[in-house]
Amino acid sequence: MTPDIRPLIAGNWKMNGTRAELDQIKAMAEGVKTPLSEKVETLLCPPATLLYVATALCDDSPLLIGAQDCHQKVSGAHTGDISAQMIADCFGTHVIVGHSERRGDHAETDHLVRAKAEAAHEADLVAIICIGETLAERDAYQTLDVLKRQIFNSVPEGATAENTVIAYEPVWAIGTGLTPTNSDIEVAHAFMRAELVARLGGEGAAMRILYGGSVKPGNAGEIMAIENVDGVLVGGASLKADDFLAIYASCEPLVAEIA
Ligand SMILES: O=C(CO)COP(=O)(O)O
Repeated sequence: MTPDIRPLIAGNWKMNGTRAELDQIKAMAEGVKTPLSEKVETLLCPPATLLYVATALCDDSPLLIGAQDCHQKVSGAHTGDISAQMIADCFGTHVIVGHSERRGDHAETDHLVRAKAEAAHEADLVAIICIGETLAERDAYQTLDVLKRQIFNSVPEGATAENTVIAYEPVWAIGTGLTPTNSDIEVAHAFMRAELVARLGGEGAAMRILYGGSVKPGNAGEIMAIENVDGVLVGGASLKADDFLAIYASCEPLVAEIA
């Protein structure tokens, strides 16, 4: 973790969750009501179909609700898409942009991801910009080059520590049970920190950089203890309130230094 940066524990439900799973959101909303919530921010990104009801369930909870994608335009003839304004209208506070599954399934480019992040900022949402290398890129020792390119192309000039979060998700670690070594995570996060500082100055120094990819209750504490890892973006393990809350609780011993 980075001293003075409030960590973020974020869950991404992807294309999972119906009304039957609302009890999990209720349990998370209740479970994060502990003194730790003053030091650790929590966020859940359910599918768009549950967004409005989820924000209502979290009305009196520190658990924030966000979406998993937005269109780069405010409104118009874009069948099947939702805008950042629509997310804000449902009381969502964050939106994930550029997840590797969007980049893969919908051929999203770095430049489109940047336009989506700008749309999020226009709507006063926090953009969680996902970056990360594929297995082929890793095997070709291109990880840091990919991260440099994605930060340069996908992070808007107007990004601040308040309106933007970076999520490093190695594509090969998502849903596989595989994670980079702690030392690989440390090197990647230190590199991203330096790139963000070079690009955004003090805002880059204070920006949260999350790790995502096969984070579970069993490894979250160890990963978040690594320098420049300011929280986690969790897929599969965020579907169950017990697992999400266990990951949240694993911040407890780490946040002592945070103001
Ligand atoms: O893609 C992810 C979060 O956005 C990570 O997914 P898993 O935690 O299931 O590996």
